[in-house]
This record gives sequence, C-alpha cells and structure tokens, in this order.
Amino acid sequence: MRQPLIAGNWKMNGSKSSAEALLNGVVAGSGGLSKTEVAVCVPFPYLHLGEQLLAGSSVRLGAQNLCTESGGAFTGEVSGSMLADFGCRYVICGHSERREYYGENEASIAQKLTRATESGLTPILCVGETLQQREAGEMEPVIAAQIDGVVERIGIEAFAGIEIAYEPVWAIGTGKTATPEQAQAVHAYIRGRIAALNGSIAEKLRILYGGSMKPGNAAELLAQPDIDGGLIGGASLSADDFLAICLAGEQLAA
Ligand SMILES: O=C[C@H](O)COP(=O)(O)O
Repeated sequence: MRQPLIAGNWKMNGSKSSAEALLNGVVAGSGGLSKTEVAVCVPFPYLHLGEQLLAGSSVRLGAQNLCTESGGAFTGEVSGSMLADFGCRYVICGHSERREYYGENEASIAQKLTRATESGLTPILCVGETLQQREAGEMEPVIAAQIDGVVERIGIEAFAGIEIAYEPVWAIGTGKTATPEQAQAVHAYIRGRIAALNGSIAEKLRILYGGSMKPGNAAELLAQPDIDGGLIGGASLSADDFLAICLAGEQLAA
C-alpha cells in the first residue's frame, strides 16, 4: 500500500503571526501520526519560519511554485535550490490557478519539474479539468494532454520522483467535491495512463485528490483504492480541520 500524503496548500493566505500559529498547531497535533506523511506548502515569505518551526517534527515543508530556470537574472523568481536551502521537500507545480492566471503550460511545467528534481525536491504535479471540459465529455483528453505533454518532455522515468494531484477545477474552493466514485475513476485513469508506459512507476505513484477536501468527506475519498492522499486548500488554513484530514488518512492506512 502507498503511504498517504496529506499536503496543505496555503495559497496566498496568512500573516507572519497566523503562519506561526498554524505551523505550531500542525506540529503539536501531528506527533501521533506514523502512517501518514504530512506536508505544508507555505507562501515564500514564511519558508524560513516553516523551516524553524517544523524542525524536529515529521511535518514536511513545501512551496507552491518555483522558477523554470536554475538561477541568474530572473527578477522576482525563486529557484529550486533556494527552496531546498530552506528545507523544502515538496513543491507544487502546475496548479490550475497558475495555469489560469500566470499562463503556465506543459512546456513551462516540465521545466519546473526538472528544476525541482535537480534540486532534490519532490514536485507535486497538478492536473484537472474545468467544469466546461467535463460537461463537454473532454475530461479524459484534457488530463491525458496534461500528463502526456509533460511525459514527452521529461520522460516517464522522472515520474518515479513525482507526485500527482488530481484537482478538478470546478471543485477547487467551491465547496463542490467530486464524489468518491468520480474521483476514483479519474485517479484510475491517470494511473492507467502512466502504467501503459511504466507499470512499476504507476504502481508506486501517489495520486492525491484536491478540491474541497474537508474533515467531513476526507475518509470516503481517501478510502478509494487509487486516492493516495490529499492536496488541501481552504481546510489547511485551520490546524484542526487539516489534522482531522490527516487523521482520516492515518486511520485508513492502519
Ligand atoms: O491545492 C489545493 C486545491 O486547489 C484545493 O483547494 P480547496 O481545498 O480550497 O478546494
């Protein structure tokens, strides 16, 4: 069985004091978790705080983006090696908000995945369809293109060091969650697509679900055979809610 990964994506939320309280709350409440991996992907300015407050705990630190380049004259950008320098384990790549608002596409996402792995980080590659695409019956081709566009650039072997998050855009921050059956079907589709290229990588690949996962629906989503964790937005801003989701993962992994 794949070890569940519950990763919080704080997005652009918080302040120094709320970040400190949230990090302390997650550390305090996660001490008893041994079967579930827990991570928090914080805004760049709070990485140093995260590095300090997560030290000595099992909670991993992550970031939400990185530059396509490894260093140099790229004003405003942050490199993979800088993230690693602050103790990051994970970095989110290709989140739908970055695809929509910042023009990220398979070419730039593939570069980011390469920069991340070169720096010793584990990328969390986000894929997912919009409501319009789902209703038009284009869900599978959209997801296939998002995966294939990366695979053809970086090779399937790179997926041995990558996590995937399936995030239906229509479920992000909307309170609408994919049903466990809907999510499982897409997760199985993603795993099958990878398995067609490399069965052993597909078997080990963790595919997280993201999209209004909350304490009330986490257990039934995480119980699905191809759902290996969650990428949690809104609910990760409350230590209690986030820890309740982590506990759901822990109980299922037991
Ligand atoms: O990265 C996290 C996802 O965008 C899910 O966000 P949400 O839990 O607020 O729907």
